[in-house]
Amino acid sequence: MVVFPNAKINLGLNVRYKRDDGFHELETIMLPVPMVDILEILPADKTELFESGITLKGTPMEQNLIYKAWSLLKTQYDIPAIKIYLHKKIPSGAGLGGGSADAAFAIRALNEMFELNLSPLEMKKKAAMLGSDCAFFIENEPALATGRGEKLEPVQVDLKGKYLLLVVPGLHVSTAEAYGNIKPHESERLVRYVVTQPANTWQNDLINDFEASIFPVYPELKNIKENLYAHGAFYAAMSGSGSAIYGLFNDEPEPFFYPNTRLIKILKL
Ligand SMILES: C[C@@](CO)(OP(=O)(O)O)[C@H](O)COP(=O)(O)OP(=O)(O)OC[C@H]1O[C@@H](n2ccc(N)nc2=O)[C@H](O)[C@@H]1O
Ligand SMILES: Nc1ncnc2c1ncn2[C@@H]1O[C@H](COP(=O)(O)OP(=O)(O)O)[C@@H](O)[C@H]1O
Repeated sequence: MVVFPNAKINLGLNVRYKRDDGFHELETIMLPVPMVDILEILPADKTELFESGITLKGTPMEQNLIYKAWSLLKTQYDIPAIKIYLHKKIPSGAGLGGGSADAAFAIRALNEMFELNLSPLEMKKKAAMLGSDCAFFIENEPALATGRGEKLEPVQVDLKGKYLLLVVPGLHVSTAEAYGNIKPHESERLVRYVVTQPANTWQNDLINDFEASIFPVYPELKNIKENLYAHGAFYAAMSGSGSAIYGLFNDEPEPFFYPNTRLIKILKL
């Protein structure tokens, strides 16, 4: 079976407090974006992973989230070994959730291929065991994410027809490191409320808390955000724990050039 796991961006992200289990309680909106990996899973005699596209340096098969998804289901269900063909197009370690999407789409594919009859709720629970972001990609609809990111409620965010300009710089920000440097706080501007307000208020009120700790360390990220505004974005921000920065535009933007970038892409939402 062939599936196309897509990326996400975060609209606003409030890191509220650190929990006793070490994770952080947060409030964010996650939005699917049309940038995809290509993943094929076939039944086989021996489990193997074949990769192409962007290389995942230093990630052996056993650490790949697709393999972990298969292993997790294998503990409970009598499923065969699989051949995994992954063509990676979503830059990893960019705050775009590519690895999490691969894991969730693998669960969905295995559920269908081997007729496991897992409900969406059961698949979300399994996905959340693999990563905080993974459950979102089971329904893959705009959602308000709370808890450690796995509690999801549908939200109405109408960005259809708008343009997303994505800049992925040549630096990798680890999610664990980003959480380690953040100062959690309760925000007065709830993300769920701000997105219901006119988009011209977002620039001041829709805040990704990671920017305050990451921009001083990597000033070029702030520079990219400012450049996106200078090019006419009605909103620009870092996605998740970075390092991808995106701008939202009413009209198709001019191609945007920035030195030392892994990827610059314009997508119609
Ligand atoms: C920041 C966000 C925002 O959507 O996305 P990315 O930027 O990674 O895409 C997510 O919270 C990332 O979720 P995900 O990448 O699935 O994280 P996990 O694998 O569960 O955890 C990686 C590490 O991040 C920290 N972590 C993660 C989630 C959370 N709510 N609190 C945390 O403190 C923990 O230190 C954990 O060891
Ligand atoms: N299928 C996969 N695709 C991408 N990254 C993966 C995958 N499996 C495991 N990983 C690991 O997950 C981390 C990046 O996860 P990803 O979701 O792409 O980034 P982010 O959390 O920044 O959005 C990397 O350390 C990578 O080694």
